[in-house]
Amino acid sequence: MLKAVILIGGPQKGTRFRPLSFEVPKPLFPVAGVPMIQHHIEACVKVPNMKEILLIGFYQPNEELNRFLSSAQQEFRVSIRYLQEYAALSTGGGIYHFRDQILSGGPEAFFVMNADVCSEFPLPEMLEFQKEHGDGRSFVIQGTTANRKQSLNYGCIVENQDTNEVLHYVEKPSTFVSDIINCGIYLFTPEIFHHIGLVFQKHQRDLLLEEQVNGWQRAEVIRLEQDIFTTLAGQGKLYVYTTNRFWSQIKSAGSAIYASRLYLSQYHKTHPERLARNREGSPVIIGNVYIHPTAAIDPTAVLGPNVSIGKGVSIGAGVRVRESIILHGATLQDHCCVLNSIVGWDSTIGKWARVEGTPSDPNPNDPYAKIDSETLFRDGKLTPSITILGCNVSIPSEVIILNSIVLPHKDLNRSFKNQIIL
Ligand SMILES: Nc1nc2c(ncn2[C@@H]2O[C@H](COP(=O)(O)OP(=O)(O)O[C@H]3O[C@H](CO)[C@@H](O)[C@H](O)[C@@H]3O)[C@@H](O)[C@H]2O)c(=O)[nH]1
Repeated sequence: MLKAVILIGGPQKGTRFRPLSFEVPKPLFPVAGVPMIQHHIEACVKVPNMKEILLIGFYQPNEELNRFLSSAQQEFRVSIRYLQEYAALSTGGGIYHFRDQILSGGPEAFFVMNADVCSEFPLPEMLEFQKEHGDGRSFVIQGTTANRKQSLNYGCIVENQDTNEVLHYVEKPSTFVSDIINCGIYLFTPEIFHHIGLVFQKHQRDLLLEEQVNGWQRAEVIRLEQDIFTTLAGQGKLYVYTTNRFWSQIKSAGSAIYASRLYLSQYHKTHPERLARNREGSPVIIGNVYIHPTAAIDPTAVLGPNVSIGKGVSIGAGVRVRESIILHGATLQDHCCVLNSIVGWDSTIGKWARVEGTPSDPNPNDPYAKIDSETLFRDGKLTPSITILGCNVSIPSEVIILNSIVLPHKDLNRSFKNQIIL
């Protein structure tokens, strides 16, 4: 049997996702209409023999997470549990700490996935690849090709091109190493814990020499990338399965809109029922659009492409929405226009107002370009990016909000351009 682990991190993570991550843990932020990690779960439950999915992170369990877990359990009829780390133990420390839970029931292999990636999750292909490489029980990293410049933001993999063995692994190198990058999706056998255990023991020995206080905790912080993959490379145990199917990181809010676009187009194959269609008496739909069944939308509104409308959203006459995510409870009054933006929970946009951002999509002329999860400021100035309205923001009628980030609960009274409104 098989299991899967999703590394969901914790509240100190996801800083580039603010102010949206103030309201909901980033792994539950809706992408193409469903929580980010539901896409991982949907891919896992399609794998035959998948017995359990474990979310590992250091969030305090809260109502939102519990609600998600129980509704996912019911919907997918597989055990889905949250295991909370007592502190941030990093990508290898968390799975090591909970190794007994992962190994209970005797899985022959298990997937580990970063929560903040969007992917087609070619999990059956990874299982097949594992059988055909090494001794059939090797560890597999999903890789993809990036351009030279962007590869430096990821784990970089040098492979033996004949055998696909990982010969060399460098996490976020400062100079070019390889254009094959780590997608943050792995297939391990229980033997991985032997290798993590060796690092744990080494950390303990090092700490004894240093006579540090709180050593137990420090020894348990283990990074899969720097501590494990770097050492395993070249030992005939670690292989890379390179895919050219869609994949992207979800770090910034801008990348959530891009990820939504990728998943919405995948819905044609996986969930056609989630895509809105043009019907008489319904709004005009252009391209791929998700509309929650409880949203109330005037038939004269025009939506799409790449729009996701959340629960209980209300959209008035003549409204235009493109390349945006509208979160639950928001109200878009008549004739307002929302482009390249995320509109927060329960926010209101007044009549004839225009809320617009600048997309940060990957360069369409470069087949290997990834989205740049850029920092907020460059040369002391806010970089033009998508506009984000935090929750419960109110935008008056007839104003323009351009390339701005509005923190929650703000009541604006005029137009703003390229600003963070605190
Ligand atoms: N449980 C747990 N999860 C964690 C912790 N720290 C990070 N994570 C989770 O682990 C994943 C990786 O997060 P980061 O440590 O921020 O790494 P990164 O910059 O995203 O880079 C990683 O992913 C890239 C692909 O997206 C890889 O290219 C890179 O090599 C690396 O694995 C995220 O899903 C994050 O939530 C932790 O202490 N505990």
